[in-house]
Amino acid sequence: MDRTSIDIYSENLYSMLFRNGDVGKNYIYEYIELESKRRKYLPEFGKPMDIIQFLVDNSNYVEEDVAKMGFQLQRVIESGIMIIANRLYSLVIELSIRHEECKELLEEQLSLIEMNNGSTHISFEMLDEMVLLDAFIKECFRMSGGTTFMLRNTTQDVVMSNGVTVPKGEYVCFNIQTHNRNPKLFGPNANSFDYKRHIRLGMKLSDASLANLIWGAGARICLARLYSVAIIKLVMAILIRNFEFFPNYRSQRNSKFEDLDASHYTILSDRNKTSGLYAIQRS
Ligand code: HEM
Repeated sequence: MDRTSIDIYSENLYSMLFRNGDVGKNYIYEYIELESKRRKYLPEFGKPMDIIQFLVDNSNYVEEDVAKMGFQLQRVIESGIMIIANRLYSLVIELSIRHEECKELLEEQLSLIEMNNGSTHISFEMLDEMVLLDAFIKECFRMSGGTTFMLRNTTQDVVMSNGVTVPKGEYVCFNIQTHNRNPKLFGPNANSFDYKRHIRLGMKLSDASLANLIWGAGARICLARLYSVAIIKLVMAILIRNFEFFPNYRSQRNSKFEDLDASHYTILSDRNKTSGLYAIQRS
């Protein structure tokens, strides 16, 4: 097996680039092989919750073919990046329609620049100081969840507290849209966009609790949540500092509302013929 390969289906590509000095040596397979073996000897409570452990727990290929595991790792990372891109797109739509909030977010960024003696550099620690941005992103996520979330397949009959039995082998999922509009959790204005509620509640985007299930919960919670929070806040801060966004939608004729499992994002983007957003660079 060619361990310098980037992908099992194009084994020679990476080797060729490596020979030409265009890329460095690929250490990922050695790392996966070593780590997956090491994890076998760790006690259950000592196993880290990370992507390697996720692959070890879920892959048929452990030790059998480390390159296939590498390929799966690549797929997990690619899917994760696609989720982030998708979320960022929705957040930019929110920026384009929420100009009042956007002004407050810009002021927060400007005051951070001022505190940093005019430097526009964003350090990792500074992300923690972006309290309004954190709350804004969290509120957008709260309002956007679909009705199908955390899909599970039952491995045995499950009797629910109301007496209903879910038979073995059935698929069940969680309706996060309803959950996120529960007044018991979010107060009487649970249906409205009020991003400062999270500041009042002292809750952060990265928290995992009943009031923030965006990352899932329990043993299967998102492994990349801290990474995702950092990337999303960093990109949003750069966008807010540099651009003002405006929507450019035209209503789609003959569309039937009932046809769609719509969140407010789908209403704005998919249900309308969009000629895109436009951005104006700040001076
Ligand atoms: C805004 C971005 C993201 C959101 C909202 C998100 C959300 C979630 C949610 C809700 C789950 C739990 C699913 C369930 O219980 O059925 C999950 C699991 C997972 N996420 Fe993310 N995720 C994000 C980004 C990422 C990224 C960037 C990666 C990888 C680079 C990633 C890797 C994973 C993995 C491997 C799991 C499965 C964990 C397990 O089953 O043990 N996620 N994510």
